Order: sequence, then structure tokens, then C-alpha cells
Amino acid sequence: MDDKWLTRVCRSIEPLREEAMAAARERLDSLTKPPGSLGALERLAERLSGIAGAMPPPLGKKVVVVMAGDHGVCEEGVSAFPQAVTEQMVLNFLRGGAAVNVFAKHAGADVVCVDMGVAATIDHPGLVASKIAPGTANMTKGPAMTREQALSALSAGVELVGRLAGDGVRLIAVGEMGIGNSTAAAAVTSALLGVPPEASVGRGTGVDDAGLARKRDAVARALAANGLAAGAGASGPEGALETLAKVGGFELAGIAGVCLGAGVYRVPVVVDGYISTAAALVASRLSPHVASYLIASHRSEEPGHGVVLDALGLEPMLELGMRLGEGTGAALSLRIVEAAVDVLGSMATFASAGVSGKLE
Ligand SMILES: Cc1cc2ncn([C@H]3O[C@H](COP(=O)(O)O)[C@@H](O)[C@H]3O)c2cc1C
Ligand SMILES: O=C(O)c1cccnc1
Repeated sequence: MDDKWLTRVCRSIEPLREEAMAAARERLDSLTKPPGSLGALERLAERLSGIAGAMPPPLGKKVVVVMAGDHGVCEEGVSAFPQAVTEQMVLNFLRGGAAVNVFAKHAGADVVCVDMGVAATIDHPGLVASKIAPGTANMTKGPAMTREQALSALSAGVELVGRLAGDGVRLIAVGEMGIGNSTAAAAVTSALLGVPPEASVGRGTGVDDAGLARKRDAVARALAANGLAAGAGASGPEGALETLAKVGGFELAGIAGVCLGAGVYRVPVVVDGYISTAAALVASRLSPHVASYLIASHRSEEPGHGVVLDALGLEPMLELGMRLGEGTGAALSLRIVEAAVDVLGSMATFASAGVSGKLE
């Protein structure tokens, strides 16, 4: 994998199809409801048509992709839980016992768990094996990963979407598992948006005040150690790749690849919480059209999540005070996305139902 590959992938991502979006707008205004009365669902239906280049867009199989990886920055005491929980939760996903499994079941979606860089060796037939390395290096002391590793992880994400699309998957929810990764998400957010650690760092799994101070300090030191202080030099595609490699994580890079894959294969990707959205921000900096292929599921309790959603121009559908990750918010949102599509295909029009239109 090299830079040329990434340039080629990013250049292949086209804008949404205007014609299908115009057809969706026209259809929405002909349906038996006051124009615009389905709010964000109408904007979503329009965008989904533009993504698929079809009106109505096809409904098909859906999956929840959970990308997992470990983080060297855990050495700095930035999480309320030990690093071993990453592997333990991956096994829990594979057994079907995690929150994301429950929500995916309610959405009628399969869970696809991907090892992007878990420290432990996990040998399980249900796990997608894409391990780049057993955990990142401690970003407070230097780059979390090499540029080549970041490119390989991006590529694994793009390829996964290609395989899923080939299997008939038409809607993807994406989430993550990786103890310490809310610190990586904060570092990425600070580097790319130039916001101070006070605005990007939250409590993650629930660190106390001392833990919060350690996290902020770790992010500040990681940015300084990697020459990324306060957004300096982190602009454009090159800055995004550099930021991802220096202060990201293997699962963040995999998710960024899934977001690129959304654009390449024209499959909508529903992003989850703070960590997934920070990864989506990286993808949107790599290729300008990516954000239009992404759907924001919810706004998590992490204070940085809203900052990143705003930067992406994405409007979350739910606000439930959740702060779990895994893909839980994204999984919960899948039925809403399907309902938005079904409005286009199944609602009667004023003409077909004999309902009077708006008074002139
Ligand atoms: C049992 C358990 C299940 C989880 N599922 C997701 N996360 C979430 O917590 C982690 C991020 O928080 P931090 O940066 O503070 O470590 C990620 O793994 C995220 O997915 C979990 C965390 C725990 C403890
Ligand atoms: O916003 C999230 O997705 C989140 C918040 C805390 C911990 N893990 C994930």
C-alpha cells in the first residue's frame, strides 16, 4: 500500500448523484404529508438516493462493523479500565453478549468484528483478521504507528466495504472497541480542528478528575511529541494521514477506511460515537466528498463528539446520553435509516390516495 493507492482511492470518490436526489425531492413533495414534515428523514431520504444513484435507493442486507485495536497510550493511565478489556470485549462480541449485539439483533443486522490491532492473539473463526500490529506505540513518546501501517489499515477498511457490498450489503453501521481510544480520538480532534485538549478530552469509560487531567496532559504531550500542536501542519489530505498515523489508532484507521469505502462503493455508512466520528473526520479530510456518504447516528455524552459532528456538517438523529461506543448508536439508527428509505417507496401520493393538496 502506498500514497499512490490512497490518491487513486480518494480521486475515485464522486459527489452524490444530483438526478436521483432531485427525483427524491420531487417524490417527497408528492407524498401524503405537508412538504418537509418528516424533517431530517426527508433530507436523509434525499441523500440516500444520491448515494445509491437510485430513487428509491435499494434496501438490502445491513451489518454493524466493529473495529478493534489496542493503544500504547494506555501506559499513561488514561482509561478507567485495563487494556485487557479490548480482547475480552472482542470475545464478548463474538459470543453475542455485548450491547452492540443486542441492538444489531433489533435492527436485523449481523455484527462483523474486525481485529485491526488488538494486543492479544485471538484465534476465532468469526473474527475478521486484519491485525496491522499488536497495539499502537505510546503516542506521547512518538508516532502511534508508521505511515505504512496507517495506509494498510485504511486499505483494510476500504476492502472490507468492497467485500460486504459484493455480498449484497446496502447499509453499514460502524463502531469500535479499544481501551484508551477516546484519548486517541481527542488527539485527532485537537490536531485536525485546532481545539485545545480541554475541548476534545472527555471522561471516556468514566475516569475521575485526576484521570481527566492525565488524559488532557497525555493529549497535549502527544501533540507536542509529534509536532502536531494546535492544528499546525495538519491541514489537507497529507495532514490527515500524518495525524492518523501519529496520534490515531489501528481501529480508527480501519474506520476511516470504511468511510472511504462508503464513497468508493456508494454504500451509506452510519457512524457511531466520538471515536468513530473522529475517524470519519480523517476520511473527510482525505477526500472532500466522503462526508456526504456518512450518516450521523447519535450525539454521545463525550463533549468532543458535537465538535466533530459540527466540523463534518452532520446532523445526529438521536441524543440518548449514551457514551459506550462499539457501534451501539449506529446500530440503533439502522431502522430509522430504513424507514426513511421506505417512505420513498411505500407512502401514497396525494394523487394516488385522493388527498387534497395544500391551499394555494
Ligand atoms: C466493558 C467495556 C465495554 C465497552 N464497549 C465500548 N467501550 C468503549 O470504551 C473505550 C473508550 O474509552 P476509554 O478511552 O476511556 O478507554 C472504547 O473501547 C469504547 O468502545 C467499552 C468500555 C468498557 C470498559
Ligand atoms: O462517544 C463514544 O462513542 C464513546 C464514549 C465513551 C467511551 N467510548 C465511546
